[in-house]
Amino acid sequence: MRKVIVIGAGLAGSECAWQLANRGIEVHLYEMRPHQMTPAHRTGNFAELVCSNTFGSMELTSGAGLLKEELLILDSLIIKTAKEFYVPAGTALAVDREKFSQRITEILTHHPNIKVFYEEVKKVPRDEVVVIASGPLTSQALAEDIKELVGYEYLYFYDAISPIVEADSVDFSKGFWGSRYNKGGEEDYFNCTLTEEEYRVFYEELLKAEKVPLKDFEKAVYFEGCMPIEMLAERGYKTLLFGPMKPVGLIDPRTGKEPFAVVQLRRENREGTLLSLVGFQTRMTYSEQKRVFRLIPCLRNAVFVKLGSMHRNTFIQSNRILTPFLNMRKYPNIFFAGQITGVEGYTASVGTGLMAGINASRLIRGLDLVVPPEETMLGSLIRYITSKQGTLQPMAPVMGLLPPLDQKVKSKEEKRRLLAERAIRAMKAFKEEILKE
Ligand SMILES: Cc1cc2nc3c(=O)[nH]c(=O)nc-3n(C[C@H](O)[C@H](O)[C@H](O)COP(=O)(O)OP(=O)(O)OC[C@H]3O[C@@H](n4cnc5c(N)ncnc54)[C@H](O)[C@@H]3O)c2cc1C
Repeated sequence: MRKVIVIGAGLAGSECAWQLANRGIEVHLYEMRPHQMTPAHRTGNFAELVCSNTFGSMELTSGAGLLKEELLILDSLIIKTAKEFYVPAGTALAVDREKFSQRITEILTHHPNIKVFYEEVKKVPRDEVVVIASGPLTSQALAEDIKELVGYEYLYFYDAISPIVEADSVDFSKGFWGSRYNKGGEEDYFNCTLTEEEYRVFYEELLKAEKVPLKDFEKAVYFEGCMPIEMLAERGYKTLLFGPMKPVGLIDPRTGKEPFAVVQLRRENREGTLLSLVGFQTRMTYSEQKRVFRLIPCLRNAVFVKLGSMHRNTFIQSNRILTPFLNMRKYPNIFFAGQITGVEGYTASVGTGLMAGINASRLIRGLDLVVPPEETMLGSLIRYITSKQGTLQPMAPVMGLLPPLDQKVKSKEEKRRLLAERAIRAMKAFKEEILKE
């Protein structure tokens, strides 16, 4: 029996260790807490929930809800246990965080195939089967080594997320498609135009909007390229017009002139169902973002699948480094799982932990590695992080990642229901397939 080293007993590492151990693989699980704490964890328990005590919606028609259902089909320890320690929270899966993580710790420390080592890993063994699940707050020494492993330029320490909207909700009559100076495809960017008066109102509200304060461990020196838009705005009335809102090289075919200001939207997925606001990373609170961004005429009725944020977050450019099986292209024996892969949130971290566990066990048993079908939320999220073009910013499980249905469906609710049903069928078939081996 060959062993797998799992680094980090957080949400991803705990799920991964259990999936491996239940497949008869010996697991060496390394956790640095409680000897060395992260800036967010409070206990030495495994799978500690660092902030909110909810795994998000349980509704099948939401991305997080669908993902949870898929993870239950794949026999997820974390989601099963979360359901055991459920506390009422409407449609969300909230848990008693103490009891939940104590129970996970008990199960893993008593598992006959798991040996726990309470120590910090400073170097990733290159010649063992390893799963790196050390999370967004990976210790500094390990982060240095990961930098060497993946290449200096592919490990990021902050995420600077711009909001993403559903393409269906954009008013395309209030702008035009086209790239700056016509360099690039005709439909690479949609340019939302603003008149001088619209820009002035937007600018003033942006300055007034409430912002999320930085936590001590998040105090950051931002690169010029990923500065929050409100910080740029604070530099002066015109700064944004020379930055993310600059109109130069963009001729509006409706007027034959450059608009006063633009906000560019770019496709987030191949199908073009999701569009991101280019260069609009922000620390405004979520409710303020909706209010202020809806002042942009083409976004008046925008449905935001993701709002902007800026956090301390250690994550790799999985799209450059990993295969869809979550192992490295360069070192197939080294897997990554959890938030460090560029997924976002508790449930998505569990999902990648689960798949890294299944695949590390398959590697040891000489089986082909697998990824769930793209019709599933887990499959489409993993494909997104491992194949996105350009820079990867963390992605949560959202319905817009799923490939469109074959038929046209008008009602949004009905569309989501059909997408969820299709995903569940595909995940059940996938499970049957991998159980045969
Ligand atoms: C401050 C903060 C708040 C967040 N709040 C939420 C939220 O409310 N809801 C949500 O869905 N997501 C939240 N997230 C995002 C994310 O989903 C969680 O951080 C989640 O815990 C990620 O799971 P993980 O397994 O990848 O990492 P973690 O759960 O952090 O697990 C990583 C583990 O690795 C250990 N470790 C690190 N370095 C080493 C080392 N060198 N050797 C050994 N062990 C090591 C850590 O101690 C930790 O136990 C938050 C993130 C942060 C940073």
